[in-house]
Amino acid sequence: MTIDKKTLHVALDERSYDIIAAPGVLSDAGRYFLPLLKTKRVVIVTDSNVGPLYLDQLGQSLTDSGITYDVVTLPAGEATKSMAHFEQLLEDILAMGIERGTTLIALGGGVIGDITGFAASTLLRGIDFIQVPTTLLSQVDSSVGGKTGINAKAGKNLIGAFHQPRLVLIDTESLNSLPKRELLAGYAEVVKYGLLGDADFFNWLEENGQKLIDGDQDVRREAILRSCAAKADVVAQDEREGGVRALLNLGHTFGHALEKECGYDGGLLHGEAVAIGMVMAFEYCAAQGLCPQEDVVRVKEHLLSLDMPVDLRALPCEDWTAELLMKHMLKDKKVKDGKVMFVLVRGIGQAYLSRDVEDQALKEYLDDLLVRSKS
Ligand SMILES: NC(=O)c1ccc[n+]([C@@H]2O[C@H](COP(=O)([O-])OP(=O)(O)OC[C@H]3O[C@@H](n4cnc5c(N)ncnc54)[C@H](O)[C@@H]3O)[C@@H](O)[C@H]2O)c1
Ligand SMILES: O=C(O)C(=O)C[C@@H](O)[C@H](O)[C@H](O)COP(=O)(O)O
Ligand SMILES: [Zn+2]
Repeated sequence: MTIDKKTLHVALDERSYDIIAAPGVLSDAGRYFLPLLKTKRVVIVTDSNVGPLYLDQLGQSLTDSGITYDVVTLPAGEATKSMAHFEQLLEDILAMGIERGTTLIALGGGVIGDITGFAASTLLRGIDFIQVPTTLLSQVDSSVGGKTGINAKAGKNLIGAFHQPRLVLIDTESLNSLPKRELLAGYAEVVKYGLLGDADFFNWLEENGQKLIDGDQDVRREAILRSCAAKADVVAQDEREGGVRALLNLGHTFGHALEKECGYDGGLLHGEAVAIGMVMAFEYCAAQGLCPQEDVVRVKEHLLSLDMPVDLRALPCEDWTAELLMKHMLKDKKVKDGKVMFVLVRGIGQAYLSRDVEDQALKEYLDDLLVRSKS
């Protein structure tokens, strides 16, 4: 399947919005924003890496459309998704004298999108925001779907709100300045769509993944549009994760536990944790006879061919144990009556949800993994 249009739609009744993905659209941002704004005043939230690269371009296009703006710049990195930074962000934006008609613009990766969206959900009891994602991860995943939030001491994304953006504007050219490690981390979420429900997409990625990483603009755009289309479809069916949306968590129950264990200081990126977590989900399922071993091999070989982490040898923290990871998993938002909701697989493209993972079976798998990781 080739997607050649540049606009997708997320169908959510009065909360519906477009996703526009094309090279160079940042220079036209003002024109895209204007019909959506309640007042011609916005606040741009960005980070210390992205601001110097893209603020001038975005600012110029807003000015050309008669839109005035203020800017808040946060430190780059996952540690910014914290209560302290969130509080400061709210205070800084309020000090600018916003109104209910003011729109926040999230210019950056998933960290900026998540914290800005959460700020928009709470300021003056809720104002609009627009996503301008600049990492591969944020262009294929975090900018779409309205999950916003920050991390807590107890774990990843435990404080937040569902708050949909008014528009997702993706300039595919912004990936040209993204460091390779960040590109690969984002690629994990691309692979996720293939693994959870679209085996053809995974086949396509096996052929085209290297080209995407090497900078092929057509391949990048197609991967972004196919990923966004997959996510938009799931979100339209289940905005608040009552059911099918939880499939987008493939690899995340393990991944978030690893992130919590390693800390949010950049040692282990979210996408890296997801890559390892997806391999763990496949390995666990194969160990239980639920999924063919050949599929585990294919997944690992594809990730390894691109130099992505696939096992816990890559972890920047060494003191993890099965018990610790299982304790972190119990903090997941989908836990019910003490049972963790897992995304399991019958094979590539065939994910399903289950609370029937026995503690003993999981512990045996993790203990075995620990031994393999230290050997
Ligand atoms: N809300 C959701 O649905 C959802 C989905 C997936 C992930 N997430 C969250 O997203 C976060 C990860 O997002 P991320 O991977 O984008 O990380 P990030 O926002 O930290 O960005 C990664 C790094 O790249 C830099 N950067 C961003 N764009 C750049 C560009 N164009 N050129 C050069 N440098 C650039 C940033 O400054 C940062 O240092 C995690 O907190 C994760 O939990 C949320
Ligand atoms: O949009 C979703 O739904 C996802 O699960 C996308 C994930 O890639 C993302 O990391 C999300 O933030 C995880 O959500 P959480 O509810 O498990 O915190
Ligand atoms: Zn994710």
